[in-house]
Amino acid sequence: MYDQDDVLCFANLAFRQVFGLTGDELVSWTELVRIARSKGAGTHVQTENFEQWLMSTKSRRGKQPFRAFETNLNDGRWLWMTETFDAEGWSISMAPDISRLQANDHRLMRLDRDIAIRTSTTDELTGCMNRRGILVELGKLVASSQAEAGFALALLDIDYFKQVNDTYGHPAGDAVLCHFVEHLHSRIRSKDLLGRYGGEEFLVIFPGCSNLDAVTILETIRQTIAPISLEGGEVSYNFSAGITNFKINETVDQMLKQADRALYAAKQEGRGRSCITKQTPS
Ligand SMILES: Nc1nc2c(ncn2[C@@H]2O[C@H](COP(=O)(O)OP(=O)(O)OP(=O)(O)O)[C@@H](O)[C@H]2O)c(=O)[nH]1
Repeated sequence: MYDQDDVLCFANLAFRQVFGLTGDELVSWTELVRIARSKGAGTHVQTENFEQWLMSTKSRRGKQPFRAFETNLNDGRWLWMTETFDAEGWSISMAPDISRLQANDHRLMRLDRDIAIRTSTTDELTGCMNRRGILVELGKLVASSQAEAGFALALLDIDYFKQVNDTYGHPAGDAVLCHFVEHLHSRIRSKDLLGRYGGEEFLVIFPGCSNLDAVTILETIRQTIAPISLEGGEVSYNFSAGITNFKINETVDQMLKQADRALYAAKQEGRGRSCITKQTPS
């Protein structure tokens, strides 16, 4: 069982052994995965960039009230893992050992399918959701009753990004994009959703937030972006944002247009700021 901050507050001995915990440590989910990895225990993770995989997986965690999937461990065993989250963010995971139940071929096929689904919604460079992934999430929210509780949508665009590419090269530009995503993930709440909309543009969905709440969160994010060290020097960067709020009967396209208009206003007004959409017809 994990609390609302995703810190383990109870785990039986079998669970602890699977993840390489030795005592009664009450670690966060992220620390748990790191500990397991360092001991060659826990879930088998196939990735060249473990930290990015971890950030990406963490950003998806808890977004659905219930999830069930087969997962293989580094020691060759298979678990049937379920995750149940309540509205406050507390969760319970159950993971019976199913190693002896079915042939491995089927499992591997299903694992391949899960990996393919995840890959199709993940941005390869930064590890956050890609355009398809974030638009699916936005569509779900617009269509669901949760939308009635309200949410804000922000379209973020890194300012003068072309200059970074032109001055330091395209790989440096890529590093800035990854740096920005890491920073955003470290500052948004676990229920917020982040995806790369294209190029140097990102969408953030803030469930339960007004436009002004979103402005406040984004200003904190802006003020805490550290400069990034690149070959050739330290680079500081900033972003502009256009913010809109869901209105009943509004479509995804209408919301995106409103956010885009507000972003345009933020750029026109000098960049490095957030603008809230004006209620113009879309
Ligand atoms: N390194 C890198 N650059 C990218 C990527 N995708 C888009 N770009 C670059 O992003 C730049 C966007 O430039 P512009 O649209 O002119 O925007 P800008 O320079 O940020 O200017 P403003 O948005 O007006 O502040 C272009 O140079 C693209 O080549 C990427 O994946 N990696």
